[in-house]
Amino acid sequence: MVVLSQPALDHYTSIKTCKPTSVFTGLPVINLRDPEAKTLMVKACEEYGFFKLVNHGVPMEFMIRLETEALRFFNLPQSVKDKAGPPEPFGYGSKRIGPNGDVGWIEYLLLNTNPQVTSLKTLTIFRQNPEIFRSSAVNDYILAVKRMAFEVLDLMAEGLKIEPRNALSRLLRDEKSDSCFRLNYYPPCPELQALSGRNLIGFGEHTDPQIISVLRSNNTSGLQICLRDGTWVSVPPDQTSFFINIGDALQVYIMSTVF
Ligand SMILES: C=C1C[C@]23C[C@@]1(O)CC[C@H]2[C@@]12CC[C@H](O)[C@@](C)(C(=O)O1)[C@H]2[C@@H]3C(=O)O
Ligand SMILES: O=C(O)CCC(=O)C(=O)O
Repeated sequence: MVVLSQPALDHYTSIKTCKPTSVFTGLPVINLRDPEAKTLMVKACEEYGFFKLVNHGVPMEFMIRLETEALRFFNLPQSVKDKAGPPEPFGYGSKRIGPNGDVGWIEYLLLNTNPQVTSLKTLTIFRQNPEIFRSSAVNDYILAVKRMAFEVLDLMAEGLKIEPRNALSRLLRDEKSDSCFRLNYYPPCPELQALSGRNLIGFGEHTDPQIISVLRSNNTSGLQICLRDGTWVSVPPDQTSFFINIGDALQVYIMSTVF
């Protein structure tokens, strides 16, 4: 058993633990090829701002390859990973999330999805970890997920009667789009879990500012969403599907059309 010294524990006091939550069984599941998809998406967005997408067309092979390469990256020695950080805003980050002082039990890579937009940090990652990029795992995955996101955004625009039909997807297609790709890794923390009896919070409570976020995870639970009544519920993991989360920008639009 590893007993952590008090200074080591103090270091983590800013990382909060997580209360047990109930599993959400009412999550809308939408088939991208369903002729009713656009109507179902709008309904899901109004009710939950969140839905699971199946039959999405992103090859499972791309998802598995990305996961393998990502694990390879996060298992590199800390000193190697640190060369690709801290994020400014792109690059490798550990525990500190974003510019507002948020912390969590998380490591991540934040990249721009536009290959034209590169930062010094991104170039360092390319140089230090050629495996993750040489295999084209990241680029293949980003491209396939973007194609799927174009379809989702076109359907949402149709469902919301926004004209022209590509009004939302063209924001993502724009070569100056600030869309980003985030690879989150939640390292195990058995000693701290044993001490607190709870799981540590990885990526704490937040909303995403964008139009939509496309989430995918491995088969591990941990993702939670907040329902309209303020209750946090746990989303059962599904490694074959994507979860679509409505960002602040689209939520404001949807809410303005409802009320
Ligand atoms: C804690 C934070 C990280 C974040 C900015 C924020 O204050 C709240 C939203 C977070 C998020 C989630 C989606 C994207 O990954 C991201 C880049 C974004 O635009 O909003 C991150 C932000 C970040 O990592 O800086
Ligand atoms: O890693 C996750 O499952 C959630 C991450 C998240 O909420 C985000 O990146 O905005």
